Amino acid sequence: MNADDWLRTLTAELHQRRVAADAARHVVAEAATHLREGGGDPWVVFGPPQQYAGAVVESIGTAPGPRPGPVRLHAAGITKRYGRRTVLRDATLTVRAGQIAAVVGANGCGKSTFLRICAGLMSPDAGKVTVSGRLGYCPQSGGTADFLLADEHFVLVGAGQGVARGPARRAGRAAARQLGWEAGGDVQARHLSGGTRQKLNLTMSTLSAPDVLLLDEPYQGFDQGTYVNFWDQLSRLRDAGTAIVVVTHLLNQLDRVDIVLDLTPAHETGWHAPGIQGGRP
Ligand SMILES: Nc1ncnc2c1ncn2[C@@H]1O[C@H](COP(=O)(O)OP(=O)(O)OP(=O)(O)O)[C@@H](O)[C@H]1O
Repeated sequence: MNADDWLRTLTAELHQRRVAADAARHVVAEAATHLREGGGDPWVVFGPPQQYAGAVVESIGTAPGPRPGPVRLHAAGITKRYGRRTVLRDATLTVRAGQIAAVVGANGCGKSTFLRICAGLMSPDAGKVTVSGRLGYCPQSGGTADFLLADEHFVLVGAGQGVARGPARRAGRAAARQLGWEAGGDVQARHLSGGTRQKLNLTMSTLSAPDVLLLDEPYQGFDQGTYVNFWDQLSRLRDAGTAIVVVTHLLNQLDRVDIVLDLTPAHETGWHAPGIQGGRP
């Protein structure tokens, strides 16, 4: 990890620990100056960025986070069978405004199926999903139209919300920029890289300012910088009151979420999944 990566990770860690934005900027700028002037490996000078962020929190404290709001998504007792095989059994999840829930579990345990049911794209065999407010959904892949430009995707999403072409384009480009992508080019979606197509997918799912945002491993193909931007964007959306459900395999990010739903069947884990565990305090 070079100095830039170390500083980027420190920034993300401070944000995640809810250090006030001004104070975090100040801490990162100080560390950058120190490294620039004094040289040296940041891991030797400051230690791991996570540990340094922890020390910062101990000395200056954190900004009070917004309280979770009303329930936005309630999936109760979801059971789903494909033929004779039961993929989901009695899965339950409640997510409030201002919370991030991670859906985790082994390959094939039904994470995408659960999300599609939450999105209303598939019916469960038992159980019920209640969504309060506007819904955004980002599938694991697909979702873009090969022959359209990014701007044309934004205009289409805008049209569905009654937003005029110009504002829709501007909103799309601004959201894409948060992922480090300048989206206004004249490249059709089929010619975008896999990671960039996923940025387009993700951008479209957030464009309607959804109250509930469902993301099915949306970061596939993202480079490290975009990946950090992605989790920062989720934190911002959460702080703005969005209820977020994200399917993820990356357990190292679980301390960035409020709720964990593990869909691994109980006989494979030795404990009674699905369960909801508190992640972030
Ligand atoms: N339409 C379908 N018909 C029959 N079986 C299906 C269908 N869709 C998914 N499955 C099967 O159901 C199981 C759960 O699939 P799902 O994609 O929901 O799992 P997942 O946890 O998201 O997997 P991964 O971690 O690999 O993305 C898998 O064994 C899959 O093969």
